[in-house]
Amino acid sequence: MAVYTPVSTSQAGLFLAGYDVGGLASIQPIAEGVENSNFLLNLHPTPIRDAGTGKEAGRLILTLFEKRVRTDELPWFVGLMRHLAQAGMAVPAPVPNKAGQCLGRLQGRPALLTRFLRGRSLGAGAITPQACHELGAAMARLHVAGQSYTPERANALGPGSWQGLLARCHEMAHHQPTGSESQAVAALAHLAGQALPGLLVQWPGAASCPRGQVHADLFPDNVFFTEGAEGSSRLAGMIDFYFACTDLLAWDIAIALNAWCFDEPEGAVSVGGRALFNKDHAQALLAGYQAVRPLVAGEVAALPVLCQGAAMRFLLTRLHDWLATPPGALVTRKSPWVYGERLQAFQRADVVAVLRVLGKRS
Ligand SMILES: Nc1ncnc2c1ncn2[C@@H]1O[C@H](COP(=O)(O)OP(=O)(O)O)[C@@H](O)[C@H]1O
Ligand SMILES: N[C@@H](CCOP(=O)(O)O)C(=O)O
Repeated sequence: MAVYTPVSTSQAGLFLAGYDVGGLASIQPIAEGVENSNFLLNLHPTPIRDAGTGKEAGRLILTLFEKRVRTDELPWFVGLMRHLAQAGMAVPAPVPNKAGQCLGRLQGRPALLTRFLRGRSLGAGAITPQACHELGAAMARLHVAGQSYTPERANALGPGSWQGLLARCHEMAHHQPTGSESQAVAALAHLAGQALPGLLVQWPGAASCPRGQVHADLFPDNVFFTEGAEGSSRLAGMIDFYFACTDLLAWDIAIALNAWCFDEPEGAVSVGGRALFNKDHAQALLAGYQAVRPLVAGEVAALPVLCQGAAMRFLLTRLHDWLATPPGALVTRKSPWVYGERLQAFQRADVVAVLRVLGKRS
């Protein structure tokens, strides 16, 4: 699911009349995603041209922003996507209305039209080293292009937020009925609580790791691929910039090493397993990245701590959402335990050693 606010064909048609994009042929709600309401708009008869390919772009994405994204921060996100699109990156380019404004209102919500990106995200089991290499290179290009976008947005889910998130998890866990799930929740919260102080002490600063604009949620579901020659996957686009912020560039790498470089199925709910770090994926991801932007020594040294921190971030937000979302809700809850295991994996000496070696290789 993610359509929290319905939009009828006539409402969308009226909204589109304010844009120079042609008329509305049809509107389809998009089931994927969790944060906002998204719709695919099919246009006729004079579709706008795609900036990258020059081909007719007969489809647009309409996003209505729900509670999680702060309205006063929307111009920052829109500005970043515009900036990256103008730099030639395959990201959802915001479409301005006839008055030159990108942000409008529909159904009482802030609304944005963006260009449709072709391709599909890679499902579990379909991630290859070659896809990781492409991801690394595209991420580095994003970081380089982002350097000339100067407004800043703080990372609301960085280390400064973790203590508070964990406290809220403890508070909610306190009201859970006792049972095997509450034991698993307590074990995970304990693991996070043990790792947190050390992580905060070791956290690197901008003196050793360059800062800039980061996507901060480059998970496989936010990266589109098309099929290239001989069945290979070519990266076709990156979406969902609503966690983007200004932070250490290597934060994005650490998130991707968590999200793309383990062999467990992402949805698994497991406690006490041993996460299987995929060295080939990590090597390809880092090589792809460094082909565009080589890491500095401070980043290589900080990679294990940053990877533990990224695991902590997703452990905590998922645990928070797990406890806050009733089991019967329409949104599928994501497993926080997977990230407990990944946090432990990035604490292991063998994985730390591999990261140090891979980080140095350009
Ligand atoms: N620019 C785009 N081009 C093509 N599909 C898109 C685009 N933006 C969003 N989508 C579709 O909408 C879905 C949800 O988008 P996403 O930004 O991840 O939503 P949310 O912010 O709610 O998590 C994606 O999985 C994709 O199918
Ligand atoms: N990637 C995050 C959740 C954010 O969901 P998205 O649909 O907005 O990408 C996670 O996996 O926990």
